[in-house]
Amino acid sequence: MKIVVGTKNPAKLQAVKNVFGTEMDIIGIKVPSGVSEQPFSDDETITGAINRAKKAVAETDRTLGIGLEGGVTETPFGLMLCNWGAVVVKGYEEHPLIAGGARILLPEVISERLRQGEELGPVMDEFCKKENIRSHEGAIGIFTNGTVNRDDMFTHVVKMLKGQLEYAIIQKQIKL
Ligand SMILES: O=P(O)(O)OP(=O)(O)OP(=O)(O)OC[C@H]1O[C@@H](n2cnc3c(O)ncnc32)[C@H](O)[C@@H]1O
Ligand SMILES: [Mg+2]
Repeated sequence: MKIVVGTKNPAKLQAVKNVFGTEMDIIGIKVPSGVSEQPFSDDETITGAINRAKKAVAETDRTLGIGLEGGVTETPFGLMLCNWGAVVVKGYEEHPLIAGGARILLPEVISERLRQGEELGPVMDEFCKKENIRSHEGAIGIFTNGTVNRDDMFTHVVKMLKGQLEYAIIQKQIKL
């Protein structure tokens, strides 16, 4: 089975390799998410993940397309990090499977800047005086003191995608 992931981000690609194994044929291609650079709700983040998965499958001859999308969502407690994943099987594009990642509240100094229209990636780099945090530990890694990094968080999401896919195959909802 050949897999295509709709990203070149190493943290996201590592998550897929962690779950499907390094011997699996996995490639990453850059695809548009079709949503804002900084998704601002669960709905928008889910849509980004599904769009990436569909696009990845449409642009290649691969059976499985995976989309992973990071965003934030407003809650009564403040702005939360949210992350979503989707898997699409060629021929079953209208039935994506989705799964969500762990969430934490962002510090208000960061949230305020996002509400003003800035993007989390560059804001994090400036805040931590580091480069390309989004491709490494991610905001979730910084604010959990390295306990759960971005690849760990997405690994859990991809595990749930794989499990749901297996269930759909067992139930004969999807034939590979
Ligand atoms: O190359 P792609 O796949 O687009 O990967 P990305 O790192 O840009 O990730 P997303 O587009 O999924 O994330 C949407 C925005 O949120 C930022 N972001 C999301 N999660 C983050 C994290 O954990 N740490 C830093 N920035 C993050 C990211 O830089 C984008 O501005
Ligand atoms: Mg992006």
